[in-house]
Amino acid sequence: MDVTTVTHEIQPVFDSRSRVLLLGTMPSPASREQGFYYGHPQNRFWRVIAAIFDEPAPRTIEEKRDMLLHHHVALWDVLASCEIEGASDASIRDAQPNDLARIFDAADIRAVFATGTKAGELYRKLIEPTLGVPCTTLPSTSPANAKMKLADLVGAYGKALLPLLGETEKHVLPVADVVKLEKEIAKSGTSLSTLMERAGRALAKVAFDEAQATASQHDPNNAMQRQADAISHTPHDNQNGSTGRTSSNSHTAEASDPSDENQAAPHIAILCGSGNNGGDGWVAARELARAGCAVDLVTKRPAREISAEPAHEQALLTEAIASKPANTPRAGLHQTASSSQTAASAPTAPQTTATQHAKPRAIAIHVSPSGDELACLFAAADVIVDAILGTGFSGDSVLAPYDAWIRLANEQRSRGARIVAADVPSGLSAQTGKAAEPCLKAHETVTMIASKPGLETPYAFAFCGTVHVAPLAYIEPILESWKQRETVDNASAGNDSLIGSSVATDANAALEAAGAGKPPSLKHDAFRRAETEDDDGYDPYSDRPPTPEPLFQADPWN
Ligand SMILES: NC(=O)C1=CN([C@@H]2O[C@H](COP(=O)(O)OP(=O)(O)OC[C@H]3O[C@@H](n4cnc5c(N)ncnc54)[C@H](O)[C@@H]3O)[C@@H](O)[C@H]2O)[C@@H](O)CC1
Ligand SMILES: [K+]
Repeated sequence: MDVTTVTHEIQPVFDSRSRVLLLGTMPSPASREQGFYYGHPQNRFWRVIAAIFDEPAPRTIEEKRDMLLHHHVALWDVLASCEIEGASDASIRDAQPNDLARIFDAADIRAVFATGTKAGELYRKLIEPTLGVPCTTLPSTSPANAKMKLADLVGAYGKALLPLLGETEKHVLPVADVVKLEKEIAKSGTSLSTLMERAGRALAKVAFDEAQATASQHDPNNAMQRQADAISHTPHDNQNGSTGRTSSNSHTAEASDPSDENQAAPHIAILCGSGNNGGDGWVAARELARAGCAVDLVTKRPAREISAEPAHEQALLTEAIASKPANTPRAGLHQTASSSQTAASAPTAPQTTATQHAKPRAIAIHVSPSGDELACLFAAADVIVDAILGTGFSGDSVLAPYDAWIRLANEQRSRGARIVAADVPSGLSAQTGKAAEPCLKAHETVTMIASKPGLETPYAFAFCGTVHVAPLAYIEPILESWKQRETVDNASAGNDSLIGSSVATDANAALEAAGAGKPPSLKHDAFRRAETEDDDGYDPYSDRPPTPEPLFQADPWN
């Protein structure tokens, strides 16, 4: 192979919030062509990073960058230039290091990791003597290190990185601010439709994990274990192509073979409203079908009659790959055929009855099914996904037909079905936490962009179950700019009070709780006592010992 002189031309990923730095040697030809790190489809780097944060694998460069920044991981390479044969690290000659000072100057980097032996060696030789910061070598995610399994890589990276990164900042934002954020993200180039795709993928991942957990309770050797990789880690979206059951993706070496007849495919019923919450469900249907699930999608209206955008656009995409038309609820089949028989393969002919042994489609769409039909679908479902109503819901009661859908889903829950809600359980006000009649009771809620006040009330758990925040985009810089703008506005208006607190981050919530009367500084100073704070004479931060409290009150009669 020819020796080429390569100069590093991809910008490092970092900002002031970065806490660990990952370094490779030099982008491979595939990465250079793509213009971003670890671009070779067989390289497991992005799957490993997504798995340690329990998020769907990022697909675009923007998603990859956002995921790293959101979790405070900086990424670059040891070398600025070198001579190299193809992607062979062993052939590297005349290596010139990158100047890491620009990252260390900007961020409080707590540890440096090399993503392979050669990167570690080069770092120790070319960078450590001047920088003085040691580096730990992690196993390579490259296909050349095929002997290392994905699970072992995830274990090694998780053990190294997670203790240093800690929790990401949790934001609880009013619904109006989330809408404002969506618009700002869209203005900066990520369309609302793309955000919805990310929302649907995050929803699908949690639903799939739920189904997998349920199945493994029944059968620890279930083939679904292997299918998990398909939903978490498939790198390319195949919107216009076929569903996962018919397209085996060459990039998911460790994914299941969707044509394996012995696999017990999970059954997922997805309830979609006609607003954008429903749009998350339409996207999730594609993702779940691609991962080998048998999906029954329930909607009040066919895709063409949905007016909310981007839900309409996403529904049309899903409809284009779904089976047509679903005359008989698939669940009807499950009363006579075992789920493993029916769910393992993808059909081409329309299905009518169980006795014809027609194979099920990946996605069956049911428009306004009757109560009996819905009960039948639910009876076959391992997981029910609630994408009926989200932040756009209002009122004290849920109107038909959604009220009946919610009641039936809650009944099925009491028979053992698991329920995953998109953004907020249908019937719960995302803003106030008030539950309408009826209100869906989820085991898991995947809330988009940030948590909302209604999900944080003391009794919200009864409806939300475990809340997962799907970030969808890196929002920290936007929130920071809002805070700065508000500080400037307050200062110019001579307003001495706290920021209007549309952004309820932990830090300013703590300030609010302390009743601070000064304009907030962007950095919360834990040692500064608020002037208005009650003072009972003892300052816990002072060196003065407290006056001991009497063990008993003096007897007033004595
Ligand atoms: N706008 C976007 O780009 C994104 C939106 N997302 C999703 O979009 C949702 C918000 O979407 P929308 O603003 O369209 O609102 P929703 O889809 O939450 O609700 C609107 C729908 O609910 C119906 N509705 C309202 N009150 C009702 C009641 N009492 N009984 C029965 N039906 C009622 C309305 O008729 C309308 O069809 C979020 O919760 C989130 O799931 C996410 O996908 C992220 C991206
Ligand atoms: K919902």
